[in-house]
Amino acid sequence: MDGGSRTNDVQVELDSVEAELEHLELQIAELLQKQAELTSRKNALVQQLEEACDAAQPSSSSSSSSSSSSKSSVADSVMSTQELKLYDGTDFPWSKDTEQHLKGSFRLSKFRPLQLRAINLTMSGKDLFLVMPTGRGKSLCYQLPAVCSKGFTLVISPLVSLMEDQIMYLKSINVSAVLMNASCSKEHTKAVMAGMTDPKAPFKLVYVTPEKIAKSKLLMSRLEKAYNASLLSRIAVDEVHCCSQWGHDFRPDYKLLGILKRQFPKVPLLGLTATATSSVLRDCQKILCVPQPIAITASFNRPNLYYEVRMKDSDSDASLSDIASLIKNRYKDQSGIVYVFSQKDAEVVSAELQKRDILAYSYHANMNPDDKSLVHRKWASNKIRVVVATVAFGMGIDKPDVRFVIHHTISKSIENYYQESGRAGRDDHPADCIIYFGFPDIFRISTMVVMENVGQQKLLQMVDYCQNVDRCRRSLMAVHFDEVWDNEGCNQMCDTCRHAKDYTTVDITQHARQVVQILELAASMDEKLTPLKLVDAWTGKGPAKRRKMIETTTLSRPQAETVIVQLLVQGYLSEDFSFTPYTTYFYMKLGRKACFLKNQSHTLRMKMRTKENGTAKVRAVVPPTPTGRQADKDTSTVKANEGDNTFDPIVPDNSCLPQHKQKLTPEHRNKSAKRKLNPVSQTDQWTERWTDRDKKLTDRCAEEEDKSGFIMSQHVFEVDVEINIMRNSGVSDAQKNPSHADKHCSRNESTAPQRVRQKGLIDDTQSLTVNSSPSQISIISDTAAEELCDLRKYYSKQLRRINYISHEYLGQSREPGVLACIREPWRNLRLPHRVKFSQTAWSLWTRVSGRRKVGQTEVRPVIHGAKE
Ligand SMILES: Nc1ncnc2c1ncn2[C@@H]1O[C@H](COP(=O)(O)OP(=O)(O)OP(=O)(O)O)[C@@H](O)[C@H]1O
Repeated sequence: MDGGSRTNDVQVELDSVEAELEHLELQIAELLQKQAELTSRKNALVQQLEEACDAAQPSSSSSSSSSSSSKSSVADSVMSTQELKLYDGTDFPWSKDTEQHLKGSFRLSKFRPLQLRAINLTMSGKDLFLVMPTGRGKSLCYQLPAVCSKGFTLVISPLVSLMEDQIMYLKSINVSAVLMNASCSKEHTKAVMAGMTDPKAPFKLVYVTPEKIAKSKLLMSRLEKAYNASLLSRIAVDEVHCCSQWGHDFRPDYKLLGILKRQFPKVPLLGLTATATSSVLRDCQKILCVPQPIAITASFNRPNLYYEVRMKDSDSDASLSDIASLIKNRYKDQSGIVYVFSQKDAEVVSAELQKRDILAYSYHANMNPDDKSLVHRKWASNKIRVVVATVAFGMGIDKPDVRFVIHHTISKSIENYYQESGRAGRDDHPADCIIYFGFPDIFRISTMVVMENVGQQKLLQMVDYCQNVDRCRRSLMAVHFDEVWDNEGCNQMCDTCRHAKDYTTVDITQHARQVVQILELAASMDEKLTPLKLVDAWTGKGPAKRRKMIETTTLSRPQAETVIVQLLVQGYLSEDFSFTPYTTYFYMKLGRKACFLKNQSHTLRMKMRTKENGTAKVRAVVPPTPTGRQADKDTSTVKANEGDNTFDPIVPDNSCLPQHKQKLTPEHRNKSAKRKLNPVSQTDQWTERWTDRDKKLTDRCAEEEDKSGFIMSQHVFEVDVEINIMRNSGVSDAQKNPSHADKHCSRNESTAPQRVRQKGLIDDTQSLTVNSSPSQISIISDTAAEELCDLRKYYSKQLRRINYISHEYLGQSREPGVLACIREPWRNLRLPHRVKFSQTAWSLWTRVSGRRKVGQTEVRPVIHGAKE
């Protein structure tokens, strides 16, 4: 064995070991995920058991508070469920006072689930993390204790607008609160600082930004004095997830808040958030230096919210019309929010909705504060119905009767989505949360979050939420927040539960292989494909040269996109970013699992919609909305479109999939023709479609093969084909005028769109001459000329690169001719499936020459430097 082949063998073995290792790693990852799910399920079951036991025993002080909807993760180590339940009682020293203020000051009749427990815990001096869905009333859990305690509560909040809203509200109920930020006057700041150490201070709550804590030594010294005088009664950290960079809204200044607990260890700290996983909470615990916090997590389920994902039409006008139709019909005269991706989108979408007679205003961070506040106020007072907003319209939006939150573009994470959609239905009445899920949007957002630590990961989770029709939407969300939910709990309040029958499991293995092959081919040509180009290529929309080199799909574009998204989410594809000084590009590359598709036994399945519920199409099948309203008027549109949108299942039968081009026997052809006559099942229709397509391909090949006499290899490689068409000027003319004959097939004469014109100009008997090699002329039919022009177009782009590179390497001018001179750089080129370059060039040449109507002496192309 020589050294070269030994190295090869080692390389092959190394590849195989690496692939196996990767496979194992994936299996381990999958097992770990399974373990996490089971642990989570186990905890839920243990809790159910405990509760069942509790119910069987006489309870000491449990109240009516809905403990069933709570769990404690950090709390497990500190307090048992039974102990926690003790805090649902109303027999604490402060209970009378809190009850009085609840009704008197806050004008509320009763506590919502877990509010009382949280209030009792913080009043008992415990450190507490309260994770409660947005709009469930977290603020009351520190505002009420503040009113019932001596001294004041320090509230750290991330946004000034949020603080202002709270202070306005507190003022309206006669609870005095102040805020301190950089824009406050000196006098105001001085008065607040002085009040902090005054036992008769005129305020119960002091709101500050985390920056203020980090930067103001004066504030820290006043807080210290207040602490020593026992006047700092509590510290509330709102949006506590901002501490953790694993949270969705990390803020660097939150990282410095650990100083508070270090300096004021006896003051109970209350961290509040609507969205934090247990890992985020653990991180917050460390950052805030809270030794043993109790965490109470209310159920994330918002039973009154209906979740739906709609496929976004690639035609932006159509998706806007769909949104407009919803607002005008289903949500007529109701209040809602349309979330968009960017400030520009906010302007554009609001203008488009206005054009469709909807009173919609935009809202984004770049507006001046007065305009923002005007829009907010008008919307809050129902003077305008719809706000088209970026995420700037978020925290602190507390309008109870928001009946719909529509996402014109997906959110960048599930946490974000949960929070944004959570603005709906705060009054506990039914409300809808609808996402328009668009393929290009994924990549717009992706390039935006590329710099964030876990931005891509979170975005893919969001994409998975939209793409996944396997599970109830709220249970997907619940799992994300470490909560276990089964589909029954949904009560058909999401589209996947409601339309379970419209989904079918399909095998996408062969489709995945096609996509992988396209990317491999692109990589072998040192080309990168954006997601849109990938879909174009796969659906046969790309340049002709690519179309001819790949297996295109007959899937509709939305179906093709769905498969690609699935491959991305599952790790068969992954993202590849490229940065320029001006922009970031997103490309697709093979993912870690792509190699598994080489294994013939590997299969890949997914659940897909059998009907696409894109623009204005779902209404026909939507039962009454959660608000009890019937389907709106766009049902007619639906019916008209329904037939077009049936999603045929994808069949795993390999025999039906596009095959390598083969000669078709008469039996095959007959069989195929016969099948056409018989009624076919849905599966057969799909099969038929593939077979039809396959037949067309193979028939065409067979024709060519009949002429050329052998089966053409599918592995063609670009070589230069210079086609020079001359209108029947005759062989001698061309020979007389070689410069004219050498002219490249110009656009006017070569590209597909010109075919018709050519046909019109040239009669059937007319022939064209083609300069078949630098010294040869052939006469060919116009159809063959078209084919050649097509072929030329097919190869020309890549050829330019080849010529460019060979030019660079060899420093020689390009020689016009049928086949370009491809020399040294290509000698060692690895072609797919070890096909030699010369073979593929020869195949091409045979194809070209097979088209000749009147051939001259057959001339084998000169392929310089190519090894046979
Ligand atoms: N016990 C209660 N009964 C009725 N309404 C309540 C109760 N507690 C709070 N609310 C109301 O619920 C609404 C939302 O409260 P709050 O702003 O505290 O929610 P939140 O959980 O802090 O939401 P976000 O995460 O969006 O800030 C407010 O209008 C509040 O008055």
